Amino acid sequence: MVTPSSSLLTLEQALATMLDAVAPVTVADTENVPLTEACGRISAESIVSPVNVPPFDNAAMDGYAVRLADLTPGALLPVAGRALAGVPFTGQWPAGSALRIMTGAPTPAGAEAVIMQEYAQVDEQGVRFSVAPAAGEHIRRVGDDIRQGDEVLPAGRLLQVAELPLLASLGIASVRVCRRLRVALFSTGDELRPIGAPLAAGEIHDTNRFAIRLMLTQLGCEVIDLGIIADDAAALREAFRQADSRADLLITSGGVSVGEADYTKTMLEELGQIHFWKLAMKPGKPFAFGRLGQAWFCGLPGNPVSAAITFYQLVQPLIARLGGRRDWRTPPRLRARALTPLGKTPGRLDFQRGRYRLDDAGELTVETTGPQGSHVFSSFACANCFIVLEQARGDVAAGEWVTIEPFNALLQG
Ligand SMILES: Nc1nc2c(c(=O)[nH]1)N[C@H]1C(S)=C(S)[C@@H](COP(=O)(O)OP(=O)(O)OC[C@H]3O[C@@H](n4cnc5c(N)ncnc54)[C@H](O)[C@@H]3O)O[C@H]1N2
Ligand code: MOO
Repeated sequence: MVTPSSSLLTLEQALATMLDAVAPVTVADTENVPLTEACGRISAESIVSPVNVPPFDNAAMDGYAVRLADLTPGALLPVAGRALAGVPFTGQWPAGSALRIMTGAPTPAGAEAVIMQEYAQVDEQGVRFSVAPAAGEHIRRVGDDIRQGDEVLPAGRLLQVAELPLLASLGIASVRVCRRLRVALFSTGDELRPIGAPLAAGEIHDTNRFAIRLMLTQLGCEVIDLGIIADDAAALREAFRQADSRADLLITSGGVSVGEADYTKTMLEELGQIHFWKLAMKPGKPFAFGRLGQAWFCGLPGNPVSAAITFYQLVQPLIARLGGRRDWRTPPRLRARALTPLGKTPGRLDFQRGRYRLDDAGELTVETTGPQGSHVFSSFACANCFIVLEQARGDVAAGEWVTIEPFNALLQG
């Protein structure tokens, strides 16, 4: 029997429900950290520039500082001195003369333009120019880029390689950030063994907990790893209790579908207000979201690709919101021409794994990375994007246009 797609929740509906339910939990608890330790943290307050950038008028080119009135056609101007970056000109600058100046050097009072040395002819008497500069040409004015008192970064911004050097250039050495989000995780399933442990018949390695842990670390979370919990009521209850008392969010994988040996679902129903959804996405149909006592809860499907993709599409934005980010943006989507046929059953939104590239003719193309089962991690590992195939769409022939979503820093970084 085919499940009618109308009974499934769309990804957008699920995400909107989750984001509406939660508020940031880290913003009231902030700390001041040195810039060198701030990468990946989230700004807790608006950051205002204590200085002007540039801090003084300075030359944008190597050449000569001039006053415009001195530039009569053919004029020969003696060179009255020179200014270097870090070594300003401090002498007298008589009318009717030019000053040698290098890029970054403070322009002396009265300078109205800098003429590039490529347009200067120099001899022992002085310098002649072959161009007539406009007022202000090649002078970078004080505060051109940033004025003292301007907001340079708002609260709620992820601080990374673009943001932190900006703060450093303003002489700022530390920054107030939100505390890290505390995220607990565990796996359930009697077949699971830790990474590297020998396997008996029917056993597999617990790859989901490892993958989730990696992604949480990438997202700057404090990870509370509770390990593999046996399908046993007492052990599960204790794991939920621990997570609820120590974490803002608990993530588990497995046991959210319809299996018989899963205590997880029963226990969750007893402990919190949890929604067990069937999502109209593939992979990633079974997904649970809700609240335990005080911690939020996300239950990912057990299949490894399903767990990774539901984490990416649903948990990643949830963590951004809980963690105080106001700059989170849904990864952008693009249109690309499929080079290979893609199998697709109508009914769910597919996140197939592919590789996109700009071909020699300047057209964006994408090809599948191979089998797309929700246990097939190998086709994920060599992908650089999702091929997002609409819910109602069927098979895609080679040459058709499709939507792609390039992986963001969580998978690429
Ligand atoms: N009769 C039905 N069966 C299934 C349905 C369904 O609708 N009706 N849905 C299928 C889909 S889709 C998925 S996805 C899975 C998800 O089920 P669970 O979340 O309950 O996960 P489990 O049954 O515990 O495990 C599924 C699969 O994943 C492996 N697994 C589990 N945890 C891990 C881990 N930490 N690391 C690596 N692999 C893990 C587990 O061994 C199973 O192979 O259900 C389908 N079934
Ligand atoms: O959601 Mo399941 O993820 O289709 O394998």
